[in-house]
Amino acid sequence: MKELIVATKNKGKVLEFRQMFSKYNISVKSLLDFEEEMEDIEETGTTFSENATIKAEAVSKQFQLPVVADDSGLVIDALDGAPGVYSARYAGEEKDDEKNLQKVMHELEGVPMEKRTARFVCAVAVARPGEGTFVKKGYCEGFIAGEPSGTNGFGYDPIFIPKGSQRTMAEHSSEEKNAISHRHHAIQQIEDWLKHQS
Ligand SMILES: O=P(O)(O)OP(=O)(O)OP(=O)(O)OC[C@H]1O[C@@H](n2cnc3c(O)ncnc32)[C@H](O)[C@@H]1O
Ligand SMILES: [Mg+2]
Repeated sequence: MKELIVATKNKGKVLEFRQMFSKYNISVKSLLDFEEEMEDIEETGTTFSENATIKAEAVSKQFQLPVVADDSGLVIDALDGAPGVYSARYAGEEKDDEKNLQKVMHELEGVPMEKRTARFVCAVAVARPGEGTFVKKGYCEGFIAGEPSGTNGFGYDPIFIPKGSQRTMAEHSSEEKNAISHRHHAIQQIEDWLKHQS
């Protein structure tokens, strides 16, 4: 079993990377395993790809190892793309999932279903010492629900209904989410590299 570092402090992401990398025989170490040694990495980019690159390269440089990072978020058409790259801090610096999704509910009050189109976006960056960085993006199209529902997943999952479904992402099992998510679609595109790691 090969071990890979995923440069994230988000427990929900760590779990999904563990679930999705297991089929490549790759075990995941995250920044939660190195909490004391890790400074917070400032996400100063203006795109998901830039922020994923910043996180992957910072940690790869520190450990001199290949590192995967994920920058992701929710893009809502009726809000001109917000919360977008600011998804984690939409309702404030404390990065509170519940406050973030309540703010979306508030902003979309009175907006009819057909205008509540949205997508989850995930950029996955792979930084390799001496060999440069590459980034791949994945998407999951859907709608913002009228009210939150479900307890699975994390973040905005209770208010996101994937296209073609009647349930929110938080009402999908982890297996179901991992078959359709933005993160799944991004990871699929780095599959060749993952296969060479294990
Ligand atoms: O930067 P790291 O340490 O990876 O952790 P983070 O939580 O700050 O992650 P991001 O900067 O990429 O911000 C992502 C935001 O989008 C939300 N998000 C990302 N993927 C999601 C998913 O699969 N389901 C629900 N919400 C998601 C997540 O809750 C955050 O608010
Ligand atoms: Mg972040």
